[in-house]
Amino acid sequence: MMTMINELRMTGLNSTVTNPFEVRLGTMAVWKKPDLTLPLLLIFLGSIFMILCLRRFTENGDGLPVVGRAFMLEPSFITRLRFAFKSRDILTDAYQKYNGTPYRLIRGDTNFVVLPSDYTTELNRLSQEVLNSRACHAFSLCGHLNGMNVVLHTDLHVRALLSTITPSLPRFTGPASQRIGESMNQILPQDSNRWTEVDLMNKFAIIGGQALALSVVGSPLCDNAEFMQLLNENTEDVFFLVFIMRLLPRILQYSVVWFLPAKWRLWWRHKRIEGIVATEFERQKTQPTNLAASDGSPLPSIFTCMKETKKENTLDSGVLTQLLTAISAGGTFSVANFIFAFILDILAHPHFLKDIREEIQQKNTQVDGEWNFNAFEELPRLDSALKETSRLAPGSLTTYSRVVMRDYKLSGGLTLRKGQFICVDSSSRAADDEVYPNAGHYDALRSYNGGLEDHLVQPFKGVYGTDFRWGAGRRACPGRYLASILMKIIIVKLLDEYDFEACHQGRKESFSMHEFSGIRPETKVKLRRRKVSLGIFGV
Ligand code: HEM
Repeated sequence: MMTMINELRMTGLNSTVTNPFEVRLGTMAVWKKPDLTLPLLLIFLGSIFMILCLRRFTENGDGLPVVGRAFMLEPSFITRLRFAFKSRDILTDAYQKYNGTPYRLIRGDTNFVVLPSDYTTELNRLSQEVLNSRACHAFSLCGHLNGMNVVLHTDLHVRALLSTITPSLPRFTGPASQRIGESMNQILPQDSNRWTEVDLMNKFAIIGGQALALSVVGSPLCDNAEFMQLLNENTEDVFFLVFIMRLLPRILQYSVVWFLPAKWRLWWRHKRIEGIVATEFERQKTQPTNLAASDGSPLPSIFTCMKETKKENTLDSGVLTQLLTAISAGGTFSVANFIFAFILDILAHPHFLKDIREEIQQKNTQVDGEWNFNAFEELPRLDSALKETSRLAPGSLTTYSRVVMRDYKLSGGLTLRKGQFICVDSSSRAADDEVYPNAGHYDALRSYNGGLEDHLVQPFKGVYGTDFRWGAGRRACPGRYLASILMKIIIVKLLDEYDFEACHQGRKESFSMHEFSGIRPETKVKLRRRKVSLGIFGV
């Protein structure tokens, strides 16, 4: 027995001995430092769990109903995935349940207080210092990964669009329609005897991108084929990163993004675009140029505004490049998606196509083929159809997205807290039968027949009350006038020069992911050049 105990003392194998007497002896005999790793780990995890619970219990201090999470302690990544793939259902259900009262939408990446649309009348009076739109767009578009964060540094583009580009739009009509015509001839099938299946999203992105480039980067950059291709490819990668990376927790995004070729392509392209922009800046210091409008005077662009704004000249060319690419990415994607949605809507309802073509024909006779800015603007049936597409196929399910920068108490009593995100569920509102009778039904002439006078004073390009196609308030889309006229020129030319045939019926082609919605890029449509057309060009 003593020999056994001595052996145990020496080897420390007491824990393997099964006789309790031997174990007691062994324990007394050898003091082994206890292993605290597991208890410490458990305490650590427990504390994190407690903090999480505490945060979850206190996050809803204002007592708003919570939407988007299945149960209080649901892990954020599950909530995030649910919102990514079920956003439309989540928002529709919540709209029906809480219509008229605010609720808290848990997206998994952050929480939004979703406000009923009539709150915006009061909120529109607040400045960017209280409600910030750009901080919210940068967050939702993963600006930290794809350069969209540049909008946090400057609002030069917003000022340039509203105060320089918009007033000059009548002078853009001629040059823009010339460019649109050229790119259509180059990239759309010209055969008038047979149908060709085409992936129109890609084509519209090129046509829309070419048209936008005139006012974003101006001449001669807009005619630089390499530069334009870089901008176009950039748009695809920017949005690819947004859609994919939003599925992951932010903490992982910073590292995982580098495993995606799209990130490397963006990085490399940015360097190349920056090189071209810097060279052009230098060149324009000595040789100012810009494409002349039909009246002979040079056209402004966001690029020239950058050059002329003394303060912004202190920004380095990297930031300026980022800004140009961010505007073209946002603008091109929205314009291409919208035109495609319009074509699919009109294809599914061909009797409206007849009405709109008739209107174009009449306008052509009236202006004697001289399509100036006003001619494109005075097409009330087309304008009404554009409103209907934007109602049923918005690019974003929610709009009026803002970050609260200072606590603000709404007149109804709810306090918006600093750091909170807010938005309006504009897509559910657009599908509400009480707001738009028979809302699920597409009626291209809804506005036209529903009160022509109101329709004429509140055209598609405008922001009115709680109609959210361009958002609302002082931070509504600053590119709306530009987008509206360019899309009208493109659509008028498309309807005049091409026939379309759907490959699918209905809206099977649309998708929604996160808060974004649109036409599936792979959707194909058959297209054939018309044998007889008016050949419309702006002047
Ligand atoms: C069919 C085309 C377009 C649609 C439907 C559209 C729609 C919108 C919407 C709904 C917003 C959010 C407004 C809000 O929250 O109140 C927005 C913001 C914005 N849009 Fe557009 N947009 C389009 C085209 C364009 C184009 C072509 C440009 C520029 C060239 C542009 C530039 C911007 C900018 C810079 C903002 C952010 C404004 C800010 O918060 O500072 N958009 N757009």
